[in-house]
Amino acid sequence: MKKYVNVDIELVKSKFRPIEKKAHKGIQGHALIIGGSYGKIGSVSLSSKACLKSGAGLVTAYIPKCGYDIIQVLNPEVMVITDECHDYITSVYHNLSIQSIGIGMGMGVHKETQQAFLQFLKMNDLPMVIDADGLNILSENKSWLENLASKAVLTPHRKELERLIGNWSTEEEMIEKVKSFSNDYDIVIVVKGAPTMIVYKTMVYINSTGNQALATAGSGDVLTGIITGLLAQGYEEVDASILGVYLHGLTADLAVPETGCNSFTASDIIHYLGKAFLTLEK
Ligand SMILES: NC(=O)C1=CN([C@@H]2O[C@H](COP(=O)(O)OP(=O)(O)OC[C@H]3O[C@@H](n4cnc5c(N)ncnc54)[C@H](O)[C@@H]3O)[C@@H](O)[C@H]2O)[C@@H](O)CC1
Ligand SMILES: Nc1ncnc2c1ncn2[C@@H]1O[C@H](COP(=O)(O)OP(=O)(O)O)[C@@H](O)[C@H]1O
Ligand SMILES: [Mg+2]
Repeated sequence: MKKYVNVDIELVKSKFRPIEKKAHKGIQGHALIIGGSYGKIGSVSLSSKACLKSGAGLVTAYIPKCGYDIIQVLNPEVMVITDECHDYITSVYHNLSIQSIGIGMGMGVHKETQQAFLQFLKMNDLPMVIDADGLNILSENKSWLENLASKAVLTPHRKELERLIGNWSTEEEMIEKVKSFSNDYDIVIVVKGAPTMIVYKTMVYINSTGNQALATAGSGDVLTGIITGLLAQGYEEVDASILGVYLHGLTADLAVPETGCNSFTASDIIHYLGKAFLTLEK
């Protein structure tokens, strides 16, 4: 058996399902994006927009009150529920019928947010992506990992990964540690970087798209939105991660001849998503 699987166009095409002619927004899935805090509402704006632009039928953002006007104005297609608290999240109760959740972007690690996150983990076993401060809270409270839903997708960059699993001396050692981590908790790990890899138990998928233009604020927040949007449409967790990481990277490959690396922003990832999806339909 090959050691690592290369995530190329053929693999991604084999997993991609074009939207059906008779689809409606109810079939395309409802995703919930939870995150944000005072000064970091942009992360949720990027994530929820990317989620919609990946094909989710409906997207709701759960944010602290300070972000209400911001999200409504920036993303009129996104619905909004606000926490009791103005500046940060203190609970994540809702009565929506949803198919997937993305949580953690810009959320902060306030004590009350940490408790809300723990309650959230105990009450949810839907397909979900955990990013940024969701990962940082888990790193501070490792016993909470036991509460993760089966096949939850964790999307750490290298620093967040180190906080979760400790450091490593070689790339091989890191991959072995991530495989054990995935196996111990039955979770999917998207190790972000150049290249990004997707690890589930013994399987390691190495992405083939993307470039240094992606080294820009909010780039990971957009990736979480994309994967959450694919999960809402019923893609299985590993497939959603493979597809999401590939398309995210492809936006930068398609954009750079036009934008250059320096001027590429996370909003450009969202802008080029349509062109990236089109390459799968050829
Ligand atoms: N507009 C917004 O509202 C934004 C909000 N953001 C939020 O801000 C919070 C903090 O996120 P950060 O990621 O900056 O904070 P972290 O403290 O988790 O990570 C930053 C550190 O990690 C290092 N790092 C990042 N990627 C690395 C890699 N591939 N290899 C090695 N080291 C790496 C950086 O050099 C830096 O030292 C998160 O909640 C995030 O979602 C950011 O996404 C930026 C945009
Ligand atoms: N040099 C690079 N080459 C390819 N991809 C990169 C590079 N730098 C960053 N990325 C990608 O950009 C994203 C950065 O995510 P993250 O660090 O979480 O950003 P943020 O928290 O600001 O949203 C990841 O998907 C990562 O793989
Ligand atoms: Mg991030």
